[in-house]
Amino acid sequence: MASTPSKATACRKVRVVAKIRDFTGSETENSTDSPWISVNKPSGEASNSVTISFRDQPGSRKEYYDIDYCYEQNEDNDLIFSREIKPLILRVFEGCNPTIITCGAKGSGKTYVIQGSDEKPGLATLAMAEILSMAEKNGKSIAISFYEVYQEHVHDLLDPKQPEVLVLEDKGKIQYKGLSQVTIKSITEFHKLYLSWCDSRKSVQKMANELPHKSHKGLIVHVLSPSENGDTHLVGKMNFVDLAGYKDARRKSVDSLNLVESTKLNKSIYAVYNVVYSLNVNENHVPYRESKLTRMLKDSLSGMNRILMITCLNPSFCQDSVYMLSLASRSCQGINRVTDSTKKVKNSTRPLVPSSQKSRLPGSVFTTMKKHPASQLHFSENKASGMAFTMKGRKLFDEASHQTKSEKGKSISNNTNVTMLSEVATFSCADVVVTLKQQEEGKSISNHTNVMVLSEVENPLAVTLKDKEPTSIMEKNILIHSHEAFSFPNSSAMETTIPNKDVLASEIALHGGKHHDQVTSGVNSTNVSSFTGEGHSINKENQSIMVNKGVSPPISARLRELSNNLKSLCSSTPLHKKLPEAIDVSFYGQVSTDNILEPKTPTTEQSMRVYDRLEVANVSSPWETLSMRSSGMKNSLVQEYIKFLNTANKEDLKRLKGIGEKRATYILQLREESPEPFKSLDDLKEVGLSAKQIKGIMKKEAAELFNEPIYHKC
Ligand SMILES: Nc1ncnc2c1ncn2[C@@H]1O[C@H](COP(=O)(O)OP(=O)(O)OP(=O)(O)O)[C@@H](O)[C@H]1O
Repeated sequence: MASTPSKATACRKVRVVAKIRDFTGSETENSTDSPWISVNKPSGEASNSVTISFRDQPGSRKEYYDIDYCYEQNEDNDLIFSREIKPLILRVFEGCNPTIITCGAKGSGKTYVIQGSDEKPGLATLAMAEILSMAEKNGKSIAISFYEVYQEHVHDLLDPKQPEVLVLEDKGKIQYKGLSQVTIKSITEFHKLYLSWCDSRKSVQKMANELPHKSHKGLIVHVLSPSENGDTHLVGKMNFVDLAGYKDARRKSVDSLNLVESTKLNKSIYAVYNVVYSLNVNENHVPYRESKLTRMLKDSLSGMNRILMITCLNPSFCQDSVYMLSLASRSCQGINRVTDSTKKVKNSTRPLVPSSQKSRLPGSVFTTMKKHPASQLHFSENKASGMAFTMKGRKLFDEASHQTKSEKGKSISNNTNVTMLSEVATFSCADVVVTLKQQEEGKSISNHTNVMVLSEVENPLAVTLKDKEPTSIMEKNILIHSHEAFSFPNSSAMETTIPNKDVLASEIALHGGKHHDQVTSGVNSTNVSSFTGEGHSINKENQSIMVNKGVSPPISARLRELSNNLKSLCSSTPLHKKLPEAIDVSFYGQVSTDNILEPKTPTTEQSMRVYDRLEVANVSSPWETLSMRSSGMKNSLVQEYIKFLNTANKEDLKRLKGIGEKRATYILQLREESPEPFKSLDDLKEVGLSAKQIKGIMKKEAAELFNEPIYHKC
C-alpha cells in the first residue's frame, strides 16, 4: 500500500506530492542516458517521505529534495485519485473545503492531472463522478463554478461576458460576487459543460484575435443541502486549482507573455507557496492577501481544511521544474516533521533555512532538514555555485529569495561606477551577491568606488557616501537619488539621475544581457553635487511628514504637505535631464527584474521620486510639462490616499468621503490581518466600493485641495 500519510504528515495541513509526467508522443527518452529524475522511496510505495534528485547538469551540482510522495511516470491519475483525493471527498460531505492545487513548470502536465484527456479522465472528473454518486445517496445536490485568475482579476468562465468577479470577505467568509454556479446532475452533464466551455473560450479568443493567455484556472464543486425554506445551503466545497505554468521571467519569452505579465504571474505562484509554507509551519500570520487567488481561497485554505499540492515535473531536463520542486520541498517543512528527525538528520547535508532565519521557526525543525534553498539552484545556473545565500525577511518564496539580493545592495559611485552597473546587468541577481562578496573580500568593483554598500540596511536601496553617514532612512533614499547616475551610450545627452529603484532596475534591464558592455561611464559630477544639496532640503521637509506618521493626520493635511514638497521641487529642479527616448521592452527578457518591475505602492518618499522622475523626462513644451506634473500629482494623491487607508485610525478614516463606521471598522479588521491591506485603489473594492465610487472619492479629495490654502515652508 502506498503513501498513506504518516502521523507526522497527517497533522500537516498541506500534503506535498509530485507527479512526473509521462513522455508525450513527440518526446522520447534516450535509453542510453540514466533518467533525468530519480526518486528514492525508502519504504517503497508506503514511504512517507521520498527524495527526488535530478541528474547532474553541466556546471551545476546535484540537488536532492524531500517531499511527501512522488507519483512516477507509470502511475496515472486513477492512482492519485484513489490515494489522495478520495479520502478528501468524504470530508466535503462533513463540511470541509479541501483544495487540490497543481503547480509546476510550463508543460509539466498540470492540466492533464486535473482535467485529463479524452482517454484518461483527470482528478476533477474522477472526483465529480464520486461526489455525484455520494450526493445521490445523501440527498445532496451539486453545483460547479469555473473561474480564471488572470493578472489578479477573477473572471467567470461559465459566463465570460460577465464583468469581473469580486472577491469579498465578510467575517472571514469569502464571497464571490458575480461568479455563476451551475447545477450538475450527471457526469455527462459535467463533461458537456466543460467541453462547451473549452470550445467557447477558444472561439472567443479567436474572434477577439486574442492570444491564449496564461492564467490560473479553478473549479469549485459545491455540495449543497436543501433547506426547509426550499433554498439550499452549502455543506462543503472542493476546489481544484490548475496554476499557470511557472517560467523563469529572466528567460526571453517565447510565448505571448511580456515580462511584466509573467512577473505578476510568478508572483502569484510564489504567493501560493508562501501560504502553503506558512500553513505547514503553523505561522500566526498566513499571507493570504499576497495574491487574488490566495485571497479567494482563504476560507478553503484556512481552518481545518486540507490541501493537496501536486508539483508536476517534466520528465526531461527543465530548470523551471527543478525550481518548482525546490519550492515544494521547502513548503513541505511542517513542524511535525520533527518526529521524523532522526532519519533526516542522518541524511542532512545542509539546513533548509539558513541560520539567519532560525529565529522565525521552531528551532528543532532546522536540525531535521535536508533541503536546499532554491537560490542555490540559481547560483548553479549562473555559475556561481557554492555560495550560501542568507535569506532575509518573512517570505521564503518571494522573488527576493528566488532572485536574491540584486536590490539589497547596489554600489553606486559618485563618479558613476558603471562598471558595476553593467555587472549588475550582466549577472543574474545571484551574481550580484557574488559581486557584493567580492567587495566584502576587499576587491574593488570600480576604480571610482567611493561608496559603501550597505546590504543589510532597512531600505534595500540604501547607500551612502563613505564620508557621510546618513541619519535617517529618508536621507539614505535622498542620497541614492542624488548620486545614482550613469549615461546611455546609444543616445546623446542621455545623462540622468535615477529617481527610484524601479527606474534603476529598468535601466539595468535595458542595458542587460548582450547590451551590458555598451554601458559606459560619464556623469556630470556638477549635476550630482547640486542634486545632493536639494536632497537635503527635501529631506527636512519629508521628515516632517514622517514625524506625523504615527498620529495619522487627516489626508488633506498630508496632501498639502506633499503638494508643498512637490512645489519646492518644481521650482528648484532643472529640467535638463533626459531619459532614454525609448525603452525597448524586448531587452527586458534577458535580465531578472521580477522583483523590480512589479508595481508597488510607493511610500511618500517614493512618491516624491515619481514626481522627480517627471522632471528628468524629455519635455518639449510647457503643456507637456504641465500635464506630466499633473499626472505626478494625481499619482501622489492616490498613493497618499492608500497610505492613509493603511495607517489612519478609525476616526480619521471616517473623515474620508465614502467611508462610514462600517467601512472604517472593516478596514481596521483588514489591517489586523495584514499590515498593509491596500496596495492599490483597486483593493478598495474589498470594502465594497465600486470603481466608479473610488474615482468619485478621489475627485472630491483632489477638489478639496484647492479649497484650502497651500502652506509654504521657509
Ligand atoms: N501523464 C501523461 N501522459 C501522457 N501525456 C501527458 C501526460 N501528462 C501530460 N501529457 C501531455 O503533455 C502535454 C502538456 O501537458 P499539460 O497541457 O497538461 O501541461 P501543463 O503543465 O498544463 O501546461 P501549461 O503550463 O502550458 O498549462 C500535453 O500534450 C499533455 O497531453
